[in-house]
Amino acid sequence: MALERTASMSIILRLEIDKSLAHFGGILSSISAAGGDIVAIDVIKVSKQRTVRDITVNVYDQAHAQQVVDVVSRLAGVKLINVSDRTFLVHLGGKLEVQPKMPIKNREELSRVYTPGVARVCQAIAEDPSKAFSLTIKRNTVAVVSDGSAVLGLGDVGPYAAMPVMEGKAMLFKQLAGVDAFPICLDTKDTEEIIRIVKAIAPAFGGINLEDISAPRCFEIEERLKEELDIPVFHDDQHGTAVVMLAGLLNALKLVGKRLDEIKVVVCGIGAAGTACTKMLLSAGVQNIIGVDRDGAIVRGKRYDNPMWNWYAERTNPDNVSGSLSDVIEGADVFIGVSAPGVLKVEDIKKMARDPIVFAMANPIPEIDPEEAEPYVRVLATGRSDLPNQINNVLCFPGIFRGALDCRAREINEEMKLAAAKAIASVVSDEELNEYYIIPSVFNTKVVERVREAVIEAAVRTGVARRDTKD
Ligand SMILES: NC(=O)C1=CN([C@@H]2O[C@H](COP(=O)(O)OP(=O)(O)OC[C@H]3O[C@@H](n4cnc5c(N)ncnc54)[C@H](O)[C@@H]3O)[C@@H](O)[C@H]2O)C=CC1
Ligand SMILES: CC(=O)C(=O)O
Ligand SMILES: [Mg+2]
Repeated sequence: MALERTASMSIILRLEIDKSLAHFGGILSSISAAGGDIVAIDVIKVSKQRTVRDITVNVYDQAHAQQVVDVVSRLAGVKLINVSDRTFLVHLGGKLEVQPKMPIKNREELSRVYTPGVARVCQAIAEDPSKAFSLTIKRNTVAVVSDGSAVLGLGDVGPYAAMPVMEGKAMLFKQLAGVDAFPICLDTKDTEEIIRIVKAIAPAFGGINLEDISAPRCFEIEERLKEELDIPVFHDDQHGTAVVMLAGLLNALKLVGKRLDEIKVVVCGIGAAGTACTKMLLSAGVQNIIGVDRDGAIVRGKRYDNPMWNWYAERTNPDNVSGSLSDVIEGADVFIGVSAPGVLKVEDIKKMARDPIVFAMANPIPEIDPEEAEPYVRVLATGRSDLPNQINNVLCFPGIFRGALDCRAREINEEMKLAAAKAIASVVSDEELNEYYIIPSVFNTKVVERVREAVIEAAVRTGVARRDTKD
């Protein structure tokens, strides 16, 4: 399972070729010899003497792209006109637009959708605010809110740089679950200000998806908003990740024949995702969890500045073992990584119990190079779209919000999350289950369907649904 040349790093070389000096076949051979994977060739212009062609090449990374460019630039009779990066091309002008549901063709229609007709609808909502759900976009909208402080594994890149991720989340909400999501990146990291702003924009939304807000601020922001708003507030990096991690783990454990209550789990990176994964594991019945962050294992008897770590120390690490990741991973059945690239070494995996399960979920670069880890693990999963076993919160947030919006849930509670995890796991049948298929694909349409159903059932059972979906 090697990191491959994939479409996420793909360049288009526009070349002007002097036919008397260069052979096209030779150019292609040079690109291949430099390790470039040629996936498309387009003819742009042809004349007797010259041709202009676009060659699309998948490469490993930016440095490799430069090597391919250098090789082509040195070829006699070849002029490199332009190099474009396909990933940047799809981002030109952003990835979203707003589409009206109907055209406004004449004055009559104008006076219905806008003034004066709209005024009566405003009055109806003013008299009964719950009508906002039936007469505005609220019933199907989610705000994807970030302050840009923990974007993927890139860290604090700020609100402008966070936008492409939030736009991507909004695309996924719409494509996978029909939810209209709006990317909202805030130019503040002040907890109180974020809470105030989210509360102030809430009238337009049926749910709030907090995204890429760093720990520990994310905990207070989410808790307070949950208390103060009557629509679901869900910090995706915490709960979405935890739900999908549990789904993958339920299936991986079936393969290795181990039970949740007998395994030892090491969680690396006790930030937003790591804390939520731990809480989910605890509520699913795991008893032996050791959390590790930059300074080693989280232990009882030490006072941490991060209040969440004090909470964490009280509920995990039953033997109170201390030390580095390499120390505490001895005998572990499962490694859950939500920390940083390269944190886990092959030597660490060798110390794990039989049939190691490694979920290296840091994005965009996992805790260990999958190619290095593969010979030593039984089950390997990462957060990446370009490798098998993608443990990514995208398997959760579209379906969980679809269900919550459809039954007009007041909140997304623990039972709904657990139901979502089991629903995701159930999409992989026992016949299909194998080391490279513990978790369904993002494009498997059964995922949203099953998560939606399970979430609605759990919302009704726990009394947080405000609408009967059978109506
Ligand atoms: N696959 C998925 O669905 C998801 C993956 N992630 C990934 O997990 C990582 C963490 O995300 P968040 O929890 O949102 O960020 P966060 O900033 O809240 O937490 C990261 C934690 O990792 C710790 N850490 C950093 N370097 C470390 C090291 N060398 N050793 C041990 N601990 C280290 C930090 O101190 C911090 O406590 C990111 O790479 C993110 O992309 C997060 C959410 C979903
Ligand atoms: C997938 C995701 O939400 C993250 O890496 O932050
Ligand atoms: Mg995220």
